[in-house]
Amino acid sequence: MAAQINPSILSADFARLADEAEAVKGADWLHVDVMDNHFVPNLTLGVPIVESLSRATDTPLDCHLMIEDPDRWAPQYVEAGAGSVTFHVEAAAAPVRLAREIRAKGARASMALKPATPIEPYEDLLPELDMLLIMTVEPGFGGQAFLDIMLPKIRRTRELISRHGLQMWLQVDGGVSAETIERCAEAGADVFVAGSAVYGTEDPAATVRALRAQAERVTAGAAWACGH
Ligand SMILES: O=C(CO)[C@@H](O)[C@H](O)COP(=O)(O)O
Ligand SMILES: [Fe+2]
Repeated sequence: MAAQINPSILSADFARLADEAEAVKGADWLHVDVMDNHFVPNLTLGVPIVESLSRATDTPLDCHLMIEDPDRWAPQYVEAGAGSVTFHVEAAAAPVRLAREIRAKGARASMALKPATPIEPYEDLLPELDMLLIMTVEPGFGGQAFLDIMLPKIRRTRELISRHGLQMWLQVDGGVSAETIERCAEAGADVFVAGSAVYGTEDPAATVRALRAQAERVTAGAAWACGH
């Protein structure tokens, strides 16, 4: 069973984004954190930069929208070239309609949960999604410590996905590193976002390969591992 590693460019040099994408060649996706200074207390980048970045790299873009009114903006990120668009359920007015619109425009639809947001109320939405993102830090900044207390939520979400017989991916984001990735994989995650743990190293591409091998040693033996 493949594990996917998505380096977060939040920890990259924003003046050299094309080079920083090249520095993680071999990564499954490039994780692009879009923040609007309203949904989270930080401001990063928007549609024009995603458009340029999608032209500058062959690695598909996994856009994580930490913004208000994703119902209005998410479709524009698909048009800008994102292969996967994640909106926060706490911000979406109509998550089912939005997921369907993202898929209809040709991208993978994904929904994120902040640490205090439970999965259970959204069980019936799972078939509408290609991926669920469980935040393992409070969204807004890179380099924060992994929240261990999210592991039971990852486990419960994996159980729900299996119970519904879905092939969707389960992503974790925040504080993922060589120290924490195995715990996430054991709990049932199969897509791993890593910012500082990748870009903070001498050879980011080698770190991506090492993290993937580490996670795959766990996911290979998992009962839920049925392929991507
Ligand atoms: O969405 C976010 C933060 O809100 C993440 O994608 C971070 O960018 C991950 O950075 P690290 O915790 O891996 O340094
Ligand atoms: Fe993110």
